[in-house]
This record gives sequence, structure tokens and C-alpha cells, in this order.
Amino acid sequence: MAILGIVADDFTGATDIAGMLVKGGMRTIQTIGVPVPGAVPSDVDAIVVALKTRSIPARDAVAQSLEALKALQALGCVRFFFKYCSTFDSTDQGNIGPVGDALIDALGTKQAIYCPAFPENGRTIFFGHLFVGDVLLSDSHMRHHPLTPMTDASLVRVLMRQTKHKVGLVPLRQVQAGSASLRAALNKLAADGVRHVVVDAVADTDLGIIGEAIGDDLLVTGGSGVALGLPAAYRRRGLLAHKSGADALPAITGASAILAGSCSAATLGQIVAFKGPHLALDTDAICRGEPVGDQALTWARGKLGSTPILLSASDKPEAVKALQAKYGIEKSSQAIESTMAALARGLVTAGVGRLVVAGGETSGAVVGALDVKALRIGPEIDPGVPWTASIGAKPLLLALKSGNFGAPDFFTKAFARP
Ligand SMILES: Nc1ncnc2c1ncn2[C@@H]1O[C@H](COP(=O)(O)OP(=O)(O)OP(=O)(O)O)[C@@H](O)[C@H]1O
Ligand SMILES: O=C(O)[C@@H](O)C(=O)CO
Repeated sequence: MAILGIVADDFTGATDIAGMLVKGGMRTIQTIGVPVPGAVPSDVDAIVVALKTRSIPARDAVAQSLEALKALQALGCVRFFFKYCSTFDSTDQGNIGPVGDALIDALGTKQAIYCPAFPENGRTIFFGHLFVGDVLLSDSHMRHHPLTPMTDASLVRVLMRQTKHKVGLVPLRQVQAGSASLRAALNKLAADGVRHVVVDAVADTDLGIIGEAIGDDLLVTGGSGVALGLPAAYRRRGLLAHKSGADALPAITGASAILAGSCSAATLGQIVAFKGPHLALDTDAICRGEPVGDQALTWARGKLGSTPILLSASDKPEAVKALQAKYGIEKSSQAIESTMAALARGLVTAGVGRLVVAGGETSGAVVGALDVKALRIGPEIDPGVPWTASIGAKPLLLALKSGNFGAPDFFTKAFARP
């Protein structure tokens, strides 16, 4: 029976935390949307519900998150986690604060920590300020994000604009003094009525300390990094017995393909580094409604074989801006996502059994088109990106890569693993 239920605000983010839990020895399932009865096998320790609530109106995000919470409670979970982006993607309207408040209320608890730190991927928090690599969040690429531009690196200030409740901070020195010191600091803040607490972390050892300090908390919120310390903390509390083999996936055969719809810097670099057959889709023709997908499938059928093939829509920021200016942001992204979805269906019909998808929105479109309802999480390819296997009649191996994650050789390395 699962002990930990996670509400994740996007698809690749859900896979990210699921992979972290598997690394800690927790058998983990990710469901696409709120799980329907029978979608979750009984041999799991954690269930991650992948929602797409990051950029929708706050009241809808709250409603969907509460629905997910109810389903997780019905499935027996006794600890809960709200997963958002390691770059704290949100606006003054939400959705991190409103969803956090709603989950705290629904669980009848008093406080939750907020910790998007993920040191292995360059996200660290110092005096409540989030760094991406060696620059403040507000100086990073995130300040230009089209939907959730992050122009303030102070997470305390960002959260204060999203909630009417008190927001506080536990600084690094109190974290590094150990889990008892951190717990005492959290308890003191709770006694002072501080409901939302940003917690500093700059290294994995800090995340281990945090995990132990919050092992009894009903609700934790953060990026996937803070999940690093949870399996050990739950094990110490006797909640979790299972230790090894959590990343076992069924053997799945079939050809290998990559669909890249992300235009993030890491993905652009991975495309350049990929040396196999590659088709760059004509995105202007896609937006004009031409049958680019059909032509691409004809190309793909001729190339599928022993080496992976790559189909990409990705382009540099100036080209993306130009396309968006010509056709509109929504129309261009919808047209490209529909093409990616059709390509995924066509590739699977043509014999693809192992598929890497780059980009959160793109992954959402692909899993929707493939009618995937749940994924079992397997071994990590690169930090934040595990292989997964779809659960159902004809399982597929899928890797859903966050746009900015993965080393330059990701597209080759991925297929060397399973
Ligand atoms: N050449 C292009 N021009 C304009 N838009 C594009 C182009 N290629 C892809 N897109 C669209 O850009 C969006 C990319 O979003 P997606 O979430 O897939 O990637 P990402 O933002 O890099 O990933 P993540 O959300 O994991 O950080 C999609 O809607 C996709 O269809
Ligand atoms: O936390 C992250 O950075 C990722 O899991 C993610 O959510 C990217 O969209």
C-alpha cells in the first residue's frame, strides 16, 4: 500500500520527483491526471499524480489539486507532497501559494515547508533567495519565461504575494545545525503562526537533514530535491520496509525514437550533440496546416531500425518568437503539439517501443495521444529524468524530459540504458 501521495503541477516535473523516490528505494507510479479506480497497482510505495496546473487560473489549480489529494487519501497515502518547479514557476496570482494553502486546510495541518532546491541541477536556496547555477533566479533565463516570468529571487517575497498567511524562513545555518535544530526552528515558527516556511538548502546533505526534520509532516512542498531525504526518513519511522529493486521495469522491445518539442537551451544542445538520423520539422508549414506530420512519418518509417531517430520542432529563441508573432503563441504551440501527438501515435504503430520526449507540454500532448494513464518509474538517465514504462496492454518505454534537464549526450545515453 502506498504511503506517500504527490500532487505534481506538471508532467515532466512529476516524473522528476518520481525518479528521485525510486532512487531512494520507493516503488513509484505516476498517474496521468487524477487516478481512476484500478489504475494503481498495489505493490507501490508512492503515487505521483501528474496534473497540468502550473499556469492555469489559481481556482482551477486548487480544485484539481484537492481532487488529486482526495484520490491519494482514498488510496491509503498517509504523507503528502506538493511538487512544483525547481525554479518556483508561478505568478503573483499563484499557483504555489493558493494550492499550498488549500492542501494545508484540507489536511488540517498548520504548516508546510517550501523548498525547490535541487543542487545536482544547480538550484540552491540561500537566505531564501533561489539561485539557478551561479545567478539569482531573477537574473536567470527564467526572467523571460513566457507564462511565469520570475523577476524576484526572494521566495519569501514571492510567496507573500500569493497567500494572506504568514511566510517565514529557516536559514542555512539552522538547517546545517542538524535536523533537531531545523525541527525546533519550524516548531517555533508554527507557534508564531507562520504557515509557509521557505527552507534554505545548497547541498544534498542539507536535503538529507530536511528530510529527517519533516519526516512526520503531513504535507511537504518543494521541487524533487527535497524528496531525496524522504525515503530514509520514512524508513527510520517504520513506514517503509522496501529497499532495493524499486527501479525494475518490464523488458520492452521495439525501435527507438526521440520527439523534441522543447526549445529550452539544454534541449537545443542535446539536438546539436545527437549524431543519428534527425529530421527538423518545418514548423512554419505545420502552422500553415500542411501535412508535415505525414511526411515526417514516411521519413521515420524509412529510418527506423537499430539506432534511435530524432524528430524535432525545437528552434532558437529568435525563431520561436518570430513564429509566435506570425501565428500567435497559442496557435503555433497547439499546432506543433498536435503534430507531435500524431507523430507519437504513428511512430508506435510503426514499431517504436522506446520513446524519449523532450518538453513538458510536448510530453503532455504525447502521453495524451498514446492514451497512457499511468507510468511505472524506472532507473535514472540523468538527474531528474528516469525511464518509465506505461502500464497497460502494450507497455512502452517512455522518458519524459524536462526542457532544461539532461546532459548534452542525453539522447544517445538514454538508449544505452534499458
Ligand atoms: N519552433 C518552434 N516555434 C514555436 N514554438 C515551438 C517550436 N517548437 C516547439 N514549440 C512549442 O513550444 C512549447 C515548448 O514547451 P515544452 O513544455 O514542450 O518545452 P519546455 O518549456 O522546454 O519544457 P519544460 O516545460 O519541461 O521546461 C510547446 O508548446 C511546443 O509545441
Ligand atoms: O523541478 C523542475 O525543475 C522540473 O521537475 C520541472 O518541474 C520542470 O518543468
